Amino acid sequence: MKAIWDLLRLEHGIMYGIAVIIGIIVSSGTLEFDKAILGFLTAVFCQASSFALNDYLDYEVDLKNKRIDRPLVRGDLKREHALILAVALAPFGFISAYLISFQAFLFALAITILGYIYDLKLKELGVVGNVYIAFTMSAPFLFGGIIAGGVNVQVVVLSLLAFLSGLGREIMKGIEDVEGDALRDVKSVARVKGVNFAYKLSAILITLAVLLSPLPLIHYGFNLLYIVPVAVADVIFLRTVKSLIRKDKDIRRLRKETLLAMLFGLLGFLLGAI
Ligand SMILES: CC(C)=CCC/C(C)=C/CC/C(C)=C/CC/C(C)=C/COC[C@H](O)COP(=O)(O)O
Ligand SMILES: CC(C)=CCC/C(C)=C/CC/C(C)=C/CC/C(C)=C/COP(=O)(O)OP(=O)(O)O
Ligand SMILES: [Mg+2]
Repeated sequence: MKAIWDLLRLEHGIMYGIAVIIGIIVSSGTLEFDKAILGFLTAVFCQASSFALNDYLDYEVDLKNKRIDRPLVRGDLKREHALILAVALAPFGFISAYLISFQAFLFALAITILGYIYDLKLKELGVVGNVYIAFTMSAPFLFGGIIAGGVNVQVVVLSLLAFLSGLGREIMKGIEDVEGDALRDVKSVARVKGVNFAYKLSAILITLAVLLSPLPLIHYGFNLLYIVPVAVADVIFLRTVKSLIRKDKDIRRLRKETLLAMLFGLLGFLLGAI
């Protein structure tokens, strides 16, 4: 079960799903339970399919990068298992979206097909792939707005914070994968502009997200339910920025740190909205 969880990166799926629910609440002020569940399931199934295909295609690269966090590299699952799951899970996501609305279905279909294109090609384009992944982190908020019948400024602000911190994290991740990325000639910022530039750009983007994190208070008001969790997220992000400025080589720790920061960010976005 752990191998399947790791392959599908279901903790990411749950985060994507929570972001959809946040998008629904912030856009409409209410939460229709059935649409919320379907929106959550859409994000979980679609991201799981994309991540499974990613590991299937990244096998050689992950092996070279000694990515023992990936179940195929550990030998816990066979490559064909990843491909089967990638194909089998997507329809559940598309059907969930279709049951919400045709617009939701089109959105989920587009972002997931782009996910496949990322796995197959976009990833090799470096910063273009980074921008796409960062967009997928802002997308669930917008998807929630679409489910609620309209995306408002507040949802766009939350999605901007996710985009900036996500782009900084993706560029940071490229630093860790420089060696293996050579196999697919991934034109990551770290490989094209150099590791030092990638450290700096990643630090700037994450700092920008932190500096903009009070913006939602315009909508939430002075709400400690938002302020406290987001302040924790900001502190964690700033610790990461300090490590990036120091060119810390333990990117694996920084990946985990930033994911935790995003979790606290999601908690603040959710508690601030309810
Ligand atoms: C300033 C501030 C408070 C920002 C918080 C922004 C926020 C709430 C971000 C959450 C966005 C989100 C829905 C993330 C889902 C989880 C995630 C990181 C998805 C992207 O995964 C792609 C990544 O390349 C996977 O690699 P890894 O995480 O190393 O397994
Ligand atoms: C709101 C809706 C419908 C969906 C939002 C969330 C979705 C489905 C996103 C789909 C696309 C997605 C999750 C793409 C992620 C692609 C991916 C596997 C990125 C990580 O790959 P690598 O760049 O190889 O990084 P790793 O080294 O961690 O494998
Ligand atoms: Mg990968």
